[in-house]
Amino acid sequence: MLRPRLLVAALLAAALAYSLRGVWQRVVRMLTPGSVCTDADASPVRVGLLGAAKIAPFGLLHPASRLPCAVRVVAVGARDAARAAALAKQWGIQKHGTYSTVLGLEEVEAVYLPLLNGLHYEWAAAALRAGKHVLVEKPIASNAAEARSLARLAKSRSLVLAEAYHWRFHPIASRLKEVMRSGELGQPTSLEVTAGLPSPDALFSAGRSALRLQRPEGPPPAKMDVSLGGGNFMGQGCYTVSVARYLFGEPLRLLNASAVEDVDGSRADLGTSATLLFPKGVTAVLRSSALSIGFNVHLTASRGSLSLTNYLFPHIYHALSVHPDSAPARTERVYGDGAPTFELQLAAFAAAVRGRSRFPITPADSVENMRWIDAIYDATGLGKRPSRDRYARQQLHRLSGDAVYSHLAEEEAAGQLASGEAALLAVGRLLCGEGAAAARPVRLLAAIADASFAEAPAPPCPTGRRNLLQLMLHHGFMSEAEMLAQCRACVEAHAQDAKANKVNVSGSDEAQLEKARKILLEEISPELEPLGMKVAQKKLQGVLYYGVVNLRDDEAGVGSSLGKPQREFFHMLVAAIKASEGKAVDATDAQNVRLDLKGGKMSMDETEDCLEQLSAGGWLAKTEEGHYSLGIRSELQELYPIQRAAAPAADVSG
Ligand SMILES: NC(=O)C1=CN([C@@H]2O[C@H](COP(=O)(O)OP(=O)(O)OC[C@H]3O[C@@H](n4cnc5c(N)ncnc54)[C@H](OP(=O)(O)O)[C@@H]3O)[C@@H](O)[C@H]2O)C=CC1
Ligand SMILES: O=C1OC[C@@H](O)[C@H](O)[C@H]1O
Repeated sequence: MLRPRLLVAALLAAALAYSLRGVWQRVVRMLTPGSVCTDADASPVRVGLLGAAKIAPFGLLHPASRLPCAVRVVAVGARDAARAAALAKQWGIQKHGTYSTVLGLEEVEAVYLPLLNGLHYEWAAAALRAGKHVLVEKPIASNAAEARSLARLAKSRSLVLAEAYHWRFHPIASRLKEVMRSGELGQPTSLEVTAGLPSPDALFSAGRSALRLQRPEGPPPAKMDVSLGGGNFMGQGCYTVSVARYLFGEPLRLLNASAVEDVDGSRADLGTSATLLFPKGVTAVLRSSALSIGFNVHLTASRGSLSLTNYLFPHIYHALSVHPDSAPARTERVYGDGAPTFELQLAAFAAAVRGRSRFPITPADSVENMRWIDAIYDATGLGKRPSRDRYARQQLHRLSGDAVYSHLAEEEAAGQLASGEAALLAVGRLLCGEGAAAARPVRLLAAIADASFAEAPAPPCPTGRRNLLQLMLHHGFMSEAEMLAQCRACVEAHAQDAKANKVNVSGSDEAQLEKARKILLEEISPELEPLGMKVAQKKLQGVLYYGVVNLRDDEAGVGSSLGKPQREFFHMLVAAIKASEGKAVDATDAQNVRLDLKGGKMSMDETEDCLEQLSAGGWLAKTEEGHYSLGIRSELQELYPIQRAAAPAADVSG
């Protein structure tokens, strides 16, 4: 009885092993390093890795080891320097440190950027500004505005900006298009593209929702954190847009879109579907789900149909099934020499960096892809992924930098330098014009920055004090290495002006840094004092950072003049004002805030006094109708912690 069963099992196992041997061989090939480069004329692109990401071995490290004449990984940076060191040791990478360390290395020509989606913009921009070519994981940024800004930056510096839609590089992708265009299936009528691979977060969410469990307290998992560019359509759905656009070009419009939200109000989707309309009436249904399996394409045409199974990792396995109405169905497979998509992509990137060929996914293409992702998110009601607040604020700082300098120049010329609030109001007027707007410079600026920061050009090169300050405001905190890289890149770009520049690149790195440091601390910082600002230095994990911060410790200021319940009242009132629609609360609502105090009681009269005191001190502003909004000092209070937050908290010295 047992023997026939064993025999069947053995036969089945053998058949399975036989049918999977190709898969096995290709996986082994993907993970086996190539030999060393023996071509004496080869000039491998020296790549730095930004982030010890899970995808990094597949996206860069294994492929680079297969392409020793085209690519050499020379440095790795991670938030945690020890992690970078461990990865460097494991892969025999010479240099390691933070992201900024990598960007500051002259030998690094290009970076591979596999950080979380919401960090792509920041670090791709920093890399481009440091003069590095960039291969950035998909999707290129959090939204189209950021993508556009990166595209412009890359163009202005003649650098390669490549978005890693690796599936496009496999021969089955071009074969798919070729069959569609050959006419054998007639005119395409509709397309369906899916993207799905369960993630632990998604499985957890599904289980939690099925069992009606609450999500644990604390921030959402990173890939579901909208402020980090999270959501399933960002991670997986972006592929479906790229497939549809690859096959049909630009959509005419979005017909519909819907999403399943993870946690109510989270704006992160577990799955999304959308329909795009293309020319000639072709519709494309795109579906992404963190709970389904499969990256597949199904095309229906007037005289047949086709399906491609596993367009995303076709080097492992795939099947292109073609069903013409007038001929027998067939299945095609194109493995070439077994090269994985990632390897083909890296080779294409290296060729583009060396100027041998154009990377097929152009920055303009990336912007368009992102535009449709934005549109789909907007149509689902979840909204496109926001830019991280910090960057909008940085732009705000850049604009402020201009205004600060104009103000100082004007006042200086008139021989009367205003200081404190008066100076700030003057800056506000410069930025926002006369009238009520000028009394709310910070809020107005935030609105301006939110709307247009990605459109604004990068700050000019640090060829003088003013531009060095702008650069500082734009970047938030900058490490010394970043500062040096910026100075070097800019002065190289303006070599003819180098002699005239106050910040130039002559001399050793240390001498250049010393010069920039001196200008910042001895010239710029004192000039900012009338405005209540200064240039501060922060040392974090051995790296020295520079940034512009508030000179006055306003938090302590309000603390010393108010008692404990008054302080709590003030903070609660600020929160109520910020949460209100018109950013103002009426006198009754302001009084009612005292009823929720936890750390002490305040009578109505005490509350009235406190409101008076806060208004007189510039912490609150009282409108003619008797409503309370944020006063200038509170507005500033809103602004400056952001500068401090640009780098993790640490002691401020200098
Ligand atoms: N081409 C493909 O097939 C795939 C592409 N991807 C893409 O690659 C990118 C990375 O994905 P994956 O490797 O899965 O991501 P990881 O979860 O490994 O995170 C990537 C990096 O982001 C940083 N990071 C992680 N969490 C945080 C956080 N909470 N705050 C700040 N930084 C954080 C870490 O950098 P550090 O190491 O410095 O700490 C980490 O190494 C994404 O853009 C994704 O879309 C992902 C999977 C497959
Ligand atoms: O790029 C990707 O490809 C594979 C997916 O599982 C992953 O979530 C995604 O980021």
